[in-house]
Amino acid sequence: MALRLAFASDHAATALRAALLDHARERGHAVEDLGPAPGESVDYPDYGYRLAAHVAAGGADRGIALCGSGIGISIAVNRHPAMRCALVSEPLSAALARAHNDANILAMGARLIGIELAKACLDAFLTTEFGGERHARRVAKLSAPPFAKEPA
Ligand SMILES: O=C(CO)[C@H](O)[C@H](O)[C@H](O)COP(=O)(O)O
Repeated sequence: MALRLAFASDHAATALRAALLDHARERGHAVEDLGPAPGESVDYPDYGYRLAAHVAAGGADRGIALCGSGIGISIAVNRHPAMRCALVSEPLSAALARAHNDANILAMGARLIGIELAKACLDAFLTTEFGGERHARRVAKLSAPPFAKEPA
């Protein structure tokens, strides 16, 4: 199924972002590049928040978040209550993030993963459906953490 995908990174991952944009486009998906342009040093929270807000607003079906390790930008994306961002380095985790966690953002670390492996992770993320059933109960709990409630 063709999806609407949004991509964002920091400066450490502009080359990987470009390669994955091309790869997703070749697979027939509609792609949107949220930046940054190559060459400028930027802060991953700014681009993680931009991506999270864009997906949460319905601007894309799923997002791809990239930085040097993938750690910083995945933390930033997951600060948004509607985001379930999974940081992966191999395709099985990318598939499980969809099947069990209904992840809506895939994160990877450009300084840690090769382009071909990153493409395989992206393919797994884009072709795996959420399993529902018991996983739906658990994913619903992610939207209502008890410590987020006001004290009685
Ligand atoms: O957020 C990160 C680590 O958790 C990313 O790897 C960043 O890309 C990295 O921190 C950027 O580092 P740089 O020395 O400014 O290139």
